[in-house]
Amino acid sequence: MNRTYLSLGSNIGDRRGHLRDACQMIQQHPQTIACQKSSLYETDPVGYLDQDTFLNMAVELDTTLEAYGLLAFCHEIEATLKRKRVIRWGPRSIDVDILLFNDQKSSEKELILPHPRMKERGFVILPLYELNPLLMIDGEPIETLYHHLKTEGIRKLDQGID
Ligand SMILES: Nc1ncnc2c1ncn2[C@@H]1O[C@H](COP(=O)(O)OP(=O)(O)OP(=O)(O)O)[C@@H](O)[C@H]1O
Ligand SMILES: Nc1nc2c(c(=O)[nH]1)N=C(CO)CN2
Repeated sequence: MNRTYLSLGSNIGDRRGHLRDACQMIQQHPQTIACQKSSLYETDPVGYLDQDTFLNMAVELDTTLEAYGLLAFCHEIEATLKRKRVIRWGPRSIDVDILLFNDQKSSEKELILPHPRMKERGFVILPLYELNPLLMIDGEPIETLYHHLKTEGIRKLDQGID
């Protein structure tokens, strides 16, 4: 069994609905053993700024899928929810990234683990810290990252996706 953490984001159309649909696909996957969801966070765009604000969340997933099977499933979710790749870091109906997969490290272009940009992204670290404040990322406690993050432009919402 594998423990993995995913980051989900949406900034087009019914953002909450897209996240809800993605979570439903994850929960209903036959190889999902357990799944915990973070709160929703409304976040200013990072990287490419001329786009709407995102809703972001993280998911802790126990699965019997292996890493590349999980990556293919993330792509399947994106395809089902009609994500179009137009601008790098640009608007998307849904983005599903693998943050951590057990303690696995990978530098293959198709799957870099831990996710290469996760440590500096508040929209990733805040929901992840909420799920597991004891996580280690590349030998570094998430607690340290969390306390050094700039958190302006990130707002935790009272209402989750359910
Ligand atoms: N940890 C990972 N999780 C998801 N995709 C990854 C990962 N590492 C590498 N990739 C590869 O990155 C490619 C581009 O992913 P994607 O289009 O979602 O990037 P992005 O979300 O726009 O940007 P970012 O990677 O900065 O979040 C995917 O086709 C995938 O194979
Ligand atoms: N706030 C926010 N900004 C982003 C996001 C995201 O999910 N949330 N995803 C990106 C590419 O993965 C680029 N920028």
